[in-house]
Amino acid sequence: MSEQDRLISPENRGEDDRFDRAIRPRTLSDYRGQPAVREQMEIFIEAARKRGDALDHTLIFGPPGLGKTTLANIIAEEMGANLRQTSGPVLERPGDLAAILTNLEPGDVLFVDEIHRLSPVVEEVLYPAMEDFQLDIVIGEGPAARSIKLDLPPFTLVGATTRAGLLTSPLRARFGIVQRLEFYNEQDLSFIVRRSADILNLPVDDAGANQIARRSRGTPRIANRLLRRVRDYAEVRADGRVTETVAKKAMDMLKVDPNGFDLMDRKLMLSIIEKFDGGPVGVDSLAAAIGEERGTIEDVIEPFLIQQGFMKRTARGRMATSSAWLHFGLQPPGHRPGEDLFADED
Ligand SMILES: Nc1ncnc2c1ncn2[C@@H]1O[C@H](COP(=O)(O)OP(=O)(O)OP(=O)(O)O)[C@@H](O)[C@H]1O
Ligand SMILES: [Mg+2]
Repeated sequence: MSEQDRLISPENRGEDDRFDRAIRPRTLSDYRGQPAVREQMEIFIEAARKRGDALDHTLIFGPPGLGKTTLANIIAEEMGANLRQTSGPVLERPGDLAAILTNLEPGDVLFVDEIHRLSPVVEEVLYPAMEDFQLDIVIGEGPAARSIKLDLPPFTLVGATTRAGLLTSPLRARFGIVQRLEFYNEQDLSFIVRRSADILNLPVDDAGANQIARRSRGTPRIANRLLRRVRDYAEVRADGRVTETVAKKAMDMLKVDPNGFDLMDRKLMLSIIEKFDGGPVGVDSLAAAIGEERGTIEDVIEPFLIQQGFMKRTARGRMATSSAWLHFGLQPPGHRPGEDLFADED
């Protein structure tokens, strides 16, 4: 993939870190969009605080770059609690988790990113910890092995995942709060762009911010990343101000798709259209055709395309909608007026 194609990939990249820290919202009131999530979390957090309890364990899921890590940080901040951070793949052995759990203070928030990647033996340790604030662990091996039980302070586990479908049901059942993040609308993305620009002291007018918002694939991480690139362009090729014209020119130069589609989006849609006559095609065949994992298609690529109405999941497989054909300047197939192409959608 070329640099330009990766520009709008929603995946996290290390180079964004410094910038990220400056602009990442720290309080619920700065957390834009996600109205249902925000309203619920406001209530749950306030109630827990009033009672002096730890917040219930919270699972946050949604595609990359929509604000899971941000929300986990905000929960800790709003609860006035410490945030301890780890991730599924980092916790290799039960002892790794035990070491973290035994160091928690009352009310702490333990953030486990990529929680779907916990190993089964580590997950076993988590069950009693979440349910009864008890650590149940075997120490040592062979004849010297002994099992110990320890009380843990009340804490809040915040788990994040892009793959809610991969969570085991016993783990899922132990979360009292489950929040699903949605793609952001243009208005909220535009607000996020203007807020980030303010923090960076970058003059951006409304029309310029709207242009960036429109091409951000519904994703704040992408909006902020595009803003940085447009800033470079504005500083070198214009007077430093991001207007509609400057934003458009910058993003055209960067070959950012007017719909915010990235290389994988285009590859997926074109593959359905060109290799499978528009579908329906099973997700496994599609994965083989574009050389991606099935999980990546399901959790990273297709949610946005489906939400935008470019792709449909039907009982017989994935289909490109007529919007997708038209997006590539192609004529949708055998479509007589009044005929419903997608009648057997599930
Ligand atoms: N609701 C929001 N309001 C404003 N900015 C946001 C919001 N959500 C996310 N952002 C911005 O988008 C960036 C990416 O968000 P974040 O890192 O929380 O995504 P994520 O869901 O954890 O992604 P990943 O799945 O890759 O870990 C953040 O640095 C933050 O600046
Ligand atoms: Mg994250």
